[in-house]
Amino acid sequence: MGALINPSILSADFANLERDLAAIRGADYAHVDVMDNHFVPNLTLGLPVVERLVQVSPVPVDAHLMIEDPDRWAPAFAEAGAASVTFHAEAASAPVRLARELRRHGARAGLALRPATPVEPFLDLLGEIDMLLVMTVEPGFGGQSFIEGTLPKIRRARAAIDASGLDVWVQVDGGVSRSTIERIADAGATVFVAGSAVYGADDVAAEIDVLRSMADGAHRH
Ligand SMILES: O=C(CO)[C@@H](O)[C@H](O)COP(=O)(O)O
Ligand SMILES: [Co+2]
Repeated sequence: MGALINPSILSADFANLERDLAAIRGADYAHVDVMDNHFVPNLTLGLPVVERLVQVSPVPVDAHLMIEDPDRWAPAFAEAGAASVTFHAEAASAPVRLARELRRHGARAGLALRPATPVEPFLDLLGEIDMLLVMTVEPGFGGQSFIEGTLPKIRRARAAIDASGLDVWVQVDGGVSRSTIERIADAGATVFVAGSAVYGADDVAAEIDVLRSMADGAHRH
């Protein structure tokens, strides 16, 4: 599978989300950051807005739920038509039950880890998920700088997934840009969320292509 580029609309213009979604029609998914001001110290948008974004987005929606009690709230995002729904391991009470419910609603199930959360306790759950999201900044805000110390975790996650033979995608989110994407791809990620790097570019469509080809061109060691 080639690299997937999922621009984060957290860096879009919230008064012009339909226009800014149209600008990323060449991307793979639209990454939508849902924050509740409890799991993270920021508040963005919720289910009613995501329902409409799913309807107008030219690409499937990748919902990243930075919320408490995802067991209660996440399934509704799958029912709303988000193609991928990712919840945080630190917040979920019953991650397997939740992942199964998301899949039952037809969504890909994603499990996210904060930068300081190790991957090893979750490796036994790989068969229950479609994607592992390794956060490469502390969740809550766009425009932060990439945490280099997360690279070994990406590498360990990739090695474990390869060893398992399962087709679990490794997504990275936070500080992805031209200056970091090759190292992240080299560590084994294949799905790249980029907010400020894409929406801050003069030519949004061209930036998506540049990031994708840099990731595809990076050598895995
Ligand atoms: O989930 C988050 C932040 O918590 C992200 O999806 C950000 O939106 C990424 O922004 P950049 O680091 O790419 O600017
Ligand atoms: Co995100």
